[in-house]
Amino acid sequence: MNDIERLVDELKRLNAAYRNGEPLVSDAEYDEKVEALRAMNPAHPYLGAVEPETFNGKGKVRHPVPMLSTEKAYKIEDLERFVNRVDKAALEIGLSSVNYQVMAKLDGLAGRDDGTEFATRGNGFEGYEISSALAKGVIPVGGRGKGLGEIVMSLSYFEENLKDHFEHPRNMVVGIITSDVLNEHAQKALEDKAVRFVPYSELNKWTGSGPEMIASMDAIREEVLGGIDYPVDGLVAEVTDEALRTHMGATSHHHRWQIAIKTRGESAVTTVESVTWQVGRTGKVTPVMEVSPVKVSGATIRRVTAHNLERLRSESVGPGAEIEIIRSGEVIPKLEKVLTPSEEVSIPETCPVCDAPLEEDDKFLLCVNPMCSAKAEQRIVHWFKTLGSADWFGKKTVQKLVEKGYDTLEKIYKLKAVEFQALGFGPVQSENLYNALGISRTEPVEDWRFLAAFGVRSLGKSEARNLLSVFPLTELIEKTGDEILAADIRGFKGAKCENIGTGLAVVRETIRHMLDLGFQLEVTPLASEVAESASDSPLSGKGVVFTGKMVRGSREEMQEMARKLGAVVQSSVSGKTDFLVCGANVGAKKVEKAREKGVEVIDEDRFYELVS
Ligand SMILES: NC(=O)c1ccc[n+]([C@@H]2O[C@H](COP(=O)([O-])OP(=O)(O)OC[C@H]3O[C@@H](n4cnc5c(N)ncnc54)[C@H](O)[C@@H]3O)[C@@H](O)[C@H]2O)c1
Ligand SMILES: [Zn+2]
Repeated sequence: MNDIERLVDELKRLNAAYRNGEPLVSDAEYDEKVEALRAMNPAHPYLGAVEPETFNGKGKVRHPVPMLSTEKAYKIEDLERFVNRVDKAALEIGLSSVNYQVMAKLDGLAGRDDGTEFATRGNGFEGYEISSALAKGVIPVGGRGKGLGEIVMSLSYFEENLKDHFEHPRNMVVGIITSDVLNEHAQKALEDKAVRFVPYSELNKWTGSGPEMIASMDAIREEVLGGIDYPVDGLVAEVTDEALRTHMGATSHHHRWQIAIKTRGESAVTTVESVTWQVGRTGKVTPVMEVSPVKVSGATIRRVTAHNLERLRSESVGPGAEIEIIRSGEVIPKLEKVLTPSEEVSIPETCPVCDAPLEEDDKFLLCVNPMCSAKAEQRIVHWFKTLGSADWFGKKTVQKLVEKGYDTLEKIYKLKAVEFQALGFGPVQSENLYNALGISRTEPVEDWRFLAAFGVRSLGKSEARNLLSVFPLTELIEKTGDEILAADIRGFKGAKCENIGTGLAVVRETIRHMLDLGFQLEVTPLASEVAESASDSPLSGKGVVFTGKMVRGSREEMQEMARKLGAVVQSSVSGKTDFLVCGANVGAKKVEKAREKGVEVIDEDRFYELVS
């Protein structure tokens, strides 16, 4: 692959992520790469088409007129060249003076509303039908049928309610439009009428000549962006004369009579007042600088995220440091430069959420405590991995669920196949996910594995096993660290008991909830009961599997009996199985397989004989 192909590949990947509301890089970074491609090959087809969006599970509609992208001016010279081109075209049709209008370039999801059809841009020619968005509560500003516009979220609403949960309102808007199941934040934003379709025709506009526009760009910016409460990534300037528009026409990428005016972002100098630390869903602990309030492109900035720990340390960013911040279309401003370093830089040693000791990756601080409430994702992955259902609920899947607000087992276990589909999973995968949840509940599972799956610190599989041979599960989860310590169990000392006690308290309700869902638990026999009766039983220390429909009593009762006699009740036949107890309707194949492994196959009657 050559450099150009590699770059285009990367752009395609970044674009797909961005269109799905999950950008991997900042817009400025993406734009830089686009300009790099333009420098290498200005005629590259990637630059000549609208960057496409792909939304699964939505109907497609053809646009009567293609919905295009915009040409971009980064410098005033780019704008001057545009005005010159327009002037030339005007002369060709005998127009002596050209009038322009300038308005905000809204940073949301482009849409077209003709009064009946409501559609996204899609690939420019064909978009996705999203009338469902209006039913969900997206407000059409100025009413229906106003043509092209942008679906956006109120910026003040976002900053007040959502800034700590989501990186950019645009990502939330995409999520709201594309998924049928909404997380609580999205639901609330819709109820609060914060998500709106703003037709471009409704925007506040400056009008004037080309030279005026060039001469007073700053004042124009103030005028049209001043009162706006939506995320903006520049301005749009366009010719107003219909005849000139028609004469100039369009490329496959943009209208020749329209241009976006982008700025590298406004910067400001401020002072760091304090540094606070936030824990992300993967346990990454990032510093947030609380700064003296400062106005940057119309917004008052009070907090700046510093993503890199090393930078904080090497450039000494702490209270008192003077820094330059930049805000380029992004809602959340970035640290650009350290002008005066701080005297004191303190890096925390324990997690600000759970207080566990932090570890340091090469660039980041990490909370590795799986119980840390900030780490829903890791906890859910651990659950499915420990239960053995990780084939379905792998990292990617869980990440997607958590991002859409399904961040607890309680919420995930409620999902039906259609709901998985609405979250963006394919129909087959959705069916599989739903079935996998069912299987995890109905397949027998050892209680110690079930307990270990909650990921309580210091409570792995072997600890769970040991503890459950002393306390039954329902009793154990009520215990404090001190009570566990007091039971004087070998290997359970101070810190371990404390971790287990605190951890259990955190997940107690979740454990109860999962128990209520009816998991098929194979109960670990209590050491006391085993000791009493097991020594001379024929089942003592033997591996026993029950299969088929039991006629004389319930399977659970039989398992309980076997355990009391010292048997190890297993869920399936393995090399360690001694007896396979068959109820009704057991396939000949299963029996044959067990026999091949040297397992003694017995029926219910024989089982009762053995235990009597
Ligand atoms: N961060 C990333 O990874 C990433 C990836 C891809 C694209 N992007 C960003 O997306 C943008 C390019 O994509 P694009 O082609 O969708 O947008 P564009 O910047 O080329 O502009 C065209 C779009 O502007 C919108 N618009 C907003 N206000 C408007 C107004 N008043 N009048 C007319 N149009 C208006 C319309 O949706 C139109 O489709 C760039 O800003 C780029 O940084 C970012
Ligand atoms: Zn933590």
